[in-house]
Amino acid sequence: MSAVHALQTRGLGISFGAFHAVADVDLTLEPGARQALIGPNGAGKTTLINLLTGVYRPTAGSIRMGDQDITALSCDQRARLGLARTFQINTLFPSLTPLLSVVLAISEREGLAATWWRPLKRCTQVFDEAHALLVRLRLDDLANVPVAQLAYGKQRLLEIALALAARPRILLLDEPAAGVPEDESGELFEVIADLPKDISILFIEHDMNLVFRFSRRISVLVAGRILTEGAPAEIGSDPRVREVYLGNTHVAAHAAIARAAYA
Ligand SMILES: Nc1ncnc2c1ncn2[C@@H]1O[C@H](COP(=O)(O)OP(=O)(O)OP(=O)(O)O)[C@@H](O)[C@H]1O
Repeated sequence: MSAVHALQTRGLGISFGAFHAVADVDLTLEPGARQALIGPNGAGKTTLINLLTGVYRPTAGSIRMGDQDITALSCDQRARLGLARTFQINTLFPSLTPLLSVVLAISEREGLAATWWRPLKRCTQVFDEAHALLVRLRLDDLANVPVAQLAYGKQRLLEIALALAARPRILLLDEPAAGVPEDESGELFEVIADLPKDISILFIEHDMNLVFRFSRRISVLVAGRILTEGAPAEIGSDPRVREVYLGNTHVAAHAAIARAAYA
């Protein structure tokens, strides 16, 4: 029997008029993956995430989650199956605290959000779960600080906490470190890499230092198509990747680091 992948696309594509934004993509995410999706600006990375989450309907190909074909499912249906995402831009409520933000997200998952009356025990469970999530995301010290007062890196972590409140099996992160100062982005990715191994993660990231430090596999998208996929050391030393992406020295330097890390 063949192994069940967490997520798999076959021949996936979308065209806007005559423009093929994503074409013929075979992408596989294994259970527990820490996989980066890289590529030059406009390569189609966000469009691919939008196809995976159901924001866009493909004009070609299919998507499977585990052994289920999800190509025709809506965003909500995919979310209920355990597919969660974060966005490039901040989507938080600035006046809420992290604790209340996560409590609301958990309540939403449990269908409690519209209920004005709840047993005290159920409330306590929701607060306990929210607190545990904040601990995992290293936000527990800031649980009661309004979101607007948090450093931007912490806000991005909170967005991941909100995605995790849905208890996803697959987490798609669209540039989680976008706009985060360099001294905070390392911690952000440490937390991401340490998330439970039963969550498969695909992340878009432009910072090659973060990509080569924190991914176990890299998919390179160029002009809407997968150019190549592989372990960081393979990708860093692939001349085609060097040619189309970033320039020789930059990628080669990270390849050397990756080779050292995985030797
Ligand atoms: N709804 C749409 N209609 C028309 N063109 C679109 C649409 N969505 C995306 N595109 C085009 O598809 C191409 C890929 O865009 P996308 O945002 O997916 O690239 P990206 O790799 O995520 O880029 P970046 O790294 O800059 O975020 C771009 O040329 C974009 O203009």
